[in-house]
Amino acid sequence: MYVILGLSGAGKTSIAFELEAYLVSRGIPAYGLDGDNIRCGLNKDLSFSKKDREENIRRVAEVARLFADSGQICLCSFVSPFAEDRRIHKESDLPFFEVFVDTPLAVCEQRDNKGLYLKARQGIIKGFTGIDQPYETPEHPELVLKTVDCTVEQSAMQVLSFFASLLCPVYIADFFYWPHSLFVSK
Ligand SMILES: Nc1ncnc2c1ncn2[C@@H]1O[C@H](COP(=O)(O)OS(=O)(=O)O)[C@@H](OP(=O)(O)O)[C@H]1O
Ligand SMILES: Nc1ncnc2c1ncn2[C@@H]1O[C@H](COP(=O)(O)OP(=O)(O)O)[C@@H](O)[C@H]1O
Repeated sequence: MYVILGLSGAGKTSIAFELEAYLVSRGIPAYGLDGDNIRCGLNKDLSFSKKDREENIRRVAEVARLFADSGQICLCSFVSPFAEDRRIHKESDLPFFEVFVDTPLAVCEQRDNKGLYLKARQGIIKGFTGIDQPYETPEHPELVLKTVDCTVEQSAMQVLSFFASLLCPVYIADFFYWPHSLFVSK
């Protein structure tokens, strides 16, 4: 299971979807769970209070466990701003990797794809991460991605390189260059 963390606008969704498409196109089952799809359905009863964010991450960890149990790589992309909540993933018995998308707040705010930062600055949205709620930076992520001056594809490739480093060397070339390659972990 990969947990992709960062501020709104950091690039989590773009990177996770790029990864999912890459893996699936090579015959490796993968699925992205994202704030955007989970909060529209399963977690649509949850707000962005500290308590509800904790419940959001708890449910996501349970769903991710089911995906992993079915043999899929689960790519969970969530803001998940509180270190305490992120422990849920770490304490599960699944292979787990934390990827921190380390995009500065100023850049996220400039991107503002959904117009949410503007609304948060205007006080229309309360409790927005990075504006009037804290973001606790992950302390020991397996991977840190800097997305400034870097394409989505390049960022996704950094995760794939990390992923490939966990595989037997004999399969690495196959994984990167041959479609529908076999996947064998160490
Ligand atoms: N108050 C507040 N704070 C942060 N984000 C907010 C908020 N309100 C709405 N949104 C939108 O919800 C997306 C984050 O949902 P998450 O489930 O990832 O959040 S959390 O993990 O429960 O903190 C996040 O999506 P991304 O932009 O993809 O990160 C926002 O679009
Ligand atoms: N290297 C990169 N990685 C990810 N996103 C990037 C990168 N460079 C620019 N972007 C852009 O930043 C925006 C990030 O939006 P999104 O993926 O929705 O972020 P998040 O899911 O963290 O809110 C997209 O418009 C994306 O094209």
